[in-house]
This record gives sequence, C-alpha cells and structure tokens, in this order.
Amino acid sequence: MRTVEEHQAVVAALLPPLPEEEVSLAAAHNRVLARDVRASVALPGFDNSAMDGYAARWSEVAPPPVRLPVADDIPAGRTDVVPLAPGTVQRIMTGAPLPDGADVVVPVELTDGGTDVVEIRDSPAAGTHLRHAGEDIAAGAVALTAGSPLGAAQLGLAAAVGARTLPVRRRPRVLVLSTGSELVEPGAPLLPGQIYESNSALLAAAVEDAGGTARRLHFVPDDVDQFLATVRAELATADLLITSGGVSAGAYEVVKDAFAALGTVEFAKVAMQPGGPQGAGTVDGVPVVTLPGNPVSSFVSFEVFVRPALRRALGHAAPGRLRAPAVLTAPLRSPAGRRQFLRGRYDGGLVSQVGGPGSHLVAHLARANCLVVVPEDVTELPAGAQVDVVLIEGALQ
Ligand SMILES: Nc1nc2c(c(=O)[nH]1)N[C@H]1C(S)=C(S)[C@@H](COP(=O)(O)OP(=O)(O)OC[C@H]3O[C@@H](n4cnc5c(N)ncnc54)[C@H](O)[C@@H]3O)O[C@H]1N2
Ligand code: MOO
Repeated sequence: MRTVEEHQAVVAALLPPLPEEEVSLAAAHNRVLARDVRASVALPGFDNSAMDGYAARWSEVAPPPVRLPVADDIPAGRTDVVPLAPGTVQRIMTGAPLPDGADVVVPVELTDGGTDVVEIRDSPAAGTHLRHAGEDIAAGAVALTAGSPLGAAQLGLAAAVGARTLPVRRRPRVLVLSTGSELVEPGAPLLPGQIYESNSALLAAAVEDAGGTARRLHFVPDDVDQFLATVRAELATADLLITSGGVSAGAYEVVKDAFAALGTVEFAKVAMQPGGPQGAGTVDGVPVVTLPGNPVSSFVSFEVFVRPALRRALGHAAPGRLRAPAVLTAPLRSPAGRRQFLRGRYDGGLVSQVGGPGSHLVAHLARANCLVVVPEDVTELPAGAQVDVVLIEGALQ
C-alpha cells in the first residue's frame, strides 16, 4: 500500500510548472503571480497631506490662536505647488502635494475655514497629518513576490505602482469525466437503481477553486470502448484529465480496465480513508488522475492529491490549505493503518465531526468546513483531544 505522501509525489510529478502569460489586471484576479513585480514609483510618490486643512510651519501656528494669510490653494492633483512663504499658510486638500517649507497640516476643523485669512484655533502636534514619500514602499522595491495569489489588495497595489499587466501562469485546462452505468443527468427521471451524476459538478468546481479551468465531459457508462473513445476525442487540448469511478475491485471497473491495459497509468491502494483506490499516469502523453467514485472519496482525493499539484504547477508559494490545531468536541474512532480525513465543522478552535466515515455521505460533506486528519497510527481519540484540521476555504462562512 502507498502512503499519502508517496501518491502525492506521483501526482505532483505529472504536472510541471505551467507556462507564463502576461494579462491585464482584471484578468489577473485570483491568478498567481509568476515573477516578482517591482514598484515603478514610490508610494506615496511625494510628501502630501493626510487631511483637508492648511499646510503650515509648526513654529508659526503654535501656540494658538493665530491668524495667518492664506497664500495659495492646493487641491489634489495640482502639479505646480510653490514653496510656503514665511508667515503664510496654504489651504491644502487630502492627497495634495505638500509645499516646500511646510512641516505640519492643520485640519480644517481646528480653524475658522478662512480662504483669505485663517484663524487657527488649536494647533496639531508637530509634524502631524503628513504622509511621507516612500513610507509605504520605495521606488524599485519588490511590490509583489512571485507565487502570490492576486486578490483585491494585490491588484490594488499593482495598479498603484503603475503596472498595467501582470505575469501569471496559464490556468491548467482540466477535463472531468465521470463513469458509471447507474448515472443520470440531474433533473431527468430516475429508474430504480439509478442515481444523479454529481461528481463532475463537484470536481469541476474544485478545479476552478484550485485555479484551473474545468470542462465536464458527458459521463459514460461502464464500457471500455466508449470510455476510451470519449477520452481520446478530447485529450489533446488538456493539461490534465480527472476521471471518477471505476477503479476499485468490482467486475465492471471501466477506468482501471481501460487504462491498465495501456500500461501508462498505475493503480494503487493508498493508506487513507476515504480515497483508498487511486490511479495516476499519462494517456497519449497527457497526465491523468483517476479518482474513486464515491462522492466524498472523489472530493477528499482531489483535495489531497490534485489540488496541491495544480496549485504547485500554477506557482503558488503556498500550495496547501491552511491547517489549524482544534479540540474535538466528541470522541472518535479511526481504522488502524490509514490516515482518515473525516468531515468536520470547525469553529473557534473546536471541531465536531459531521456525519460518519461513510464515503457516500455527500449531504454531510456539504455541511462540513474542514477535514479532520487522524494519523495512521491513531485508532481512538477522546473528547478534548487535539487534532489537526484542514480548513476548506469558501466553506468557512
Ligand atoms: N471489494 C471491494 N469493493 C470496494 C473496494 C475494495 O477495496 N474492495 N473499495 C471501496 C472504496 S474504498 C471505494 S472509494 C469505492 C471506489 O469505487 P470506484 O471508484 O470503482 O467507484 P464506483 O464503484 O464506480 O462508485 C462507487 C460509488 O460511488 C457512486 N458514484 C460513482 N460515480 C458517481 C458520480 N459521478 N456521481 C455520483 N455518484 C457516483 C456509485 O454509484 C457508487 O455508489 O469502491 C469500494 N468498493
Ligand atoms: O476509500 Mo473509499 O474512498 O473508502 O470510500
């Protein structure tokens, strides 16, 4: 039997780093930066005011009250600011360049708001309400490091330092193909013994969450020829094919039967639950990962093997999920020799199991926000024991 880490390494080796492309900031949202980006300007770019008020010399406005002529008006965006003449102030707005000679801004609330002559009724502390050039980032410094996920704040910073486009890695194109003669399109009538096909919806969403683009192929019955024909018709355009079902020990294991015969996909049992039966390799030179059909097994296998490999190929600095220590609210049991990934609900440092260990419990999976990891050598844990949980972002609301 393979360890979890051994199979993780097999899957990761199938997916080399994806090629770089340069995209607009809007298109870079939720992508991963491929190279460091340096600031073409400092932030702030120049000394400026943090308040609407009056640029002044502190020695001339203390102690209050003081009346001084307003020599000029500096709205934000003014590019021809003149130095502050001694014995005067300049009316200044938030973000406007500070005139040479000023060393304090008096907020308008501390004055009578005069436009020709202003009465300063209270003076601020020396040097306050100023924003200094370069205090956030210096020109030429690295603003964003390779491997950073590009969310709202990172895209805001990229624009603030003058970037119009960003280098990212191309999204992996992932085909998703479910197998099983019992499967029916959701919404269509069901005959006894049939079920709605749900793994392709689950896996396609998981691929998109991981940063890939997913294409669901129409599921196929347990027929090797039909399965191989569907795969071969589509494979050339893909970076990865994920299949679900048909990999265990039964009489109609379509994925195993079809791919084992090619000799380029290896099937193995991994010491985990759910997600025991796994396969990985290439078909016609394209990486293929075969996941077990039970919906919870498909989800957990994707989480443990495919998601980190896709994110590593995308260049993520942190390809794994966030993990946290948590305290069990109730005792649990786990089979010896297998790492368990139980579904749980994590809240404020406590975690409760959601449903039992059965790999068919998709409704319970949908209520979980974490996976509770029970090591291979642990068979029982009491309430109050500390466990490691994998936080499933997006399910955390
Ligand atoms: N004798 C043995 N039987 C089984 C073993 C074993 O070692 N020996 N392993 C069990 C484990 S663990 C798992 S996991 C499953 C994996 O089986 P397959 O990957 O071959 O999957 P199927 O048999 O096709 O389906 C299993 C289960 O999941 C349902 N399913 C499949 N595809 C979908 C889909 N697209 N949408 C919704 N539900 C799906 C299917 O109807 C079955 O109920 O094998 C155990 N058996
Ligand atoms: O490994 Mo299966 O995935 O237990 O249900």
